[in-house]
Formats: sequence, C-alpha cells, structure tokens
Amino acid sequence: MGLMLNGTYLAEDPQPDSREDGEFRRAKSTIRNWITRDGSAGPTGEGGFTPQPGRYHLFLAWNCPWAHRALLARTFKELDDAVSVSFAAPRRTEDGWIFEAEGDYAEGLFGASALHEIYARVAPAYTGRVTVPVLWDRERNIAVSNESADIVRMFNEAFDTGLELFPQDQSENIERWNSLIYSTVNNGVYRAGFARTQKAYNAAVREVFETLDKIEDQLSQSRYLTGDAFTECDLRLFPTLARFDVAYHYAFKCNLKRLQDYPNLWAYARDIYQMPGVAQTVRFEIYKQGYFSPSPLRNPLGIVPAGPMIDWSGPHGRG
Ligand SMILES: N[C@@H](CCC(=O)N[C@@H](CS)C(=O)NCC(=O)O)C(=O)O
Repeated sequence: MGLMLNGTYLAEDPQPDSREDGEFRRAKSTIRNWITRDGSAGPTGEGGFTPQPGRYHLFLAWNCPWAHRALLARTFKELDDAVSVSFAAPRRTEDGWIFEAEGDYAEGLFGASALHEIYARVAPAYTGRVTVPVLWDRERNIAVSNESADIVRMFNEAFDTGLELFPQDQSENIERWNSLIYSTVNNGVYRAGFARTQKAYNAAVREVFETLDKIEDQLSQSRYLTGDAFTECDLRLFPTLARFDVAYHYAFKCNLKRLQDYPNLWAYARDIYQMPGVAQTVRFEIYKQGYFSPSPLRNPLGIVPAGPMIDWSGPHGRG
C-alpha cells in the first residue's frame, strides 16, 4: 500500500517493507498519545485526553487484524456506546483505505472518501503510512493514536467498565506472551506471506508453528494463556487465529498445519469466539476477500477460494 510524504498520498511506497534480504519489516506507528484517567501524558506523546464517553472515534477495517484488536478492546471494555466506529471498505485501492459515500463503509465524522484525508488532518505535512486503526478525538479534532497495542492498553487502563485485561499480578507473564506472539505469530504470518526469498519465508513459517506448538502445550494446562482469566495476550492472539484457516494458511503459505489441527488451540479459539460480543467483531468472508484481493506478487488474478468450511459455533468443551 501507499505512504504519505509531506501531506501527499503516494500510491507506490518509495521504500517498500520488504528489503534486499527479502524479509518483511513492519513500519513503526507514528501517533502515540494516550487517553489516561486524569488526562496526564501517558508513556509516550502528549496529555490532554480524558476518558469521556462519546468523545472518541475509531477508524477501522474489518479485515485488518490490528484494527480487530482495537475493536475487541472496545467490546471487552463495554465501550460500544462510548466509542464510535467507522469501517473502511475492505479492499486494496490505489488510494489506500477508502470510504464509500453511503452504507456500511461510509465515514461518519468528516465524510472523507479515503483514510489519507483523515491523516492529512493529523498534520498538513504528515509523513508516514496510512494505517488502520486510528483513534480520533472528536473534541480536539486530532488523532490520539495509530498503534493498536497502545489502544488496547489505554482502553483497559482509562475506562472502568468491562473486563480487566491487564491484571497486575500477571503483567510479566502477559508481556512475555505479547512479545513472543507479536513477532512470531501476529506479525510472523505477515513475515511468511510477504517474504521475498525462500530463506526469509522458511525462517518466518518455522517460527509461526514453533510458537503455535508452544501455545498448544500451554493451553493443555490452562484455559487461557496466563491461567483461568482471559487477558490482553489472549485478545491480541485472537485476530490472527480468526484469520488463520481462511486466509493465512493458504494466502500466506502458513500451511504446515491448520488451526483446526491443534485440539487445544482450536477449542480455545472457539471459546473466545463464543464470548459475548466477539462473533460480532468477526467477518470471515471479508477476511477472504481482503487477503485474496488482487496483488501482483501474491494473487495476480484476485481469485478468491470458495472454502474452507469451518464451524466456529460447535461446543468448545473448555472451562
Ligand atoms: N502498528 C500498527 C500496524 C497497523 C497496520 O499495519 N495496518 C494495516 C492493515 S492490516 C494497514 O493499514 N496498512 C496500510 C499500509 O501500510 O499502507 C498497529 O498495530 O496499529
């Protein structure tokens, strides 16, 4: 996808993510402010963002796993009424993420037709990638954050409602799972799918399955990754699991096993899917459309496979 350079959207990124060594590197997020309980500055960025209901808006896309994290945090923190959302159309275009004039993919705040118009409001000379999710402050009319990990953490810390996703007595355990899962699974599937050499692909795909094997083992001993309670690291794993068999297995060549071949992991994924509100954050058909959309390197003709047929609603037998 493209990039904004000094406020202008370029359809072709002059510095693509995959470099000479064929390895995919994800660009760092650029907008890193935090909503905090008292409006003081968070770990990064500036202060001034207090947790009032109705003040914030999320720009998302159904197919994006990072946007899915933010949507799940909104669900688990029971913020559906407090934080509004708009969804970009789930397909690649020359203009990056776009919105439609009306319907499910309309943009309600500014009537923008592309996400780069929102980024141009962040700063007229904005330079960086034009990614979802973006958390927007309606009151000050500025972006709070475009980093999904921060959005999950700040929703948990700033809002009293819903589930506690980061219990202090599990913080180290959660951070350990987060860092392993981010590099080898959440981003690992992209490192496999976007690799431009056999060597880079081999390394990435091996790591994906090494970590899934480790998780399978953990889930034979505990209901969730850190014990009996669902926490932030489970939330961050779920978007990758939801896309695994319908998209990554085939489109990103992560095909040593399917999610369904792991008895504990597959039951755990269904356990999460069946938690209140989670199924409403999932769109399997859209994942397929998104990951199999025309791409000169991965799917030149843009043909979307018919299967697989997967039943996520069967009994999970956990807990
Ligand atoms: N660090 C970001 C990454 C977000 C990200 O890469 N989103 C993808 C969609 S899955 C995107 O918008 N890509 C557009 C682009 O890179 O041009 C986060 O986790 O919030």
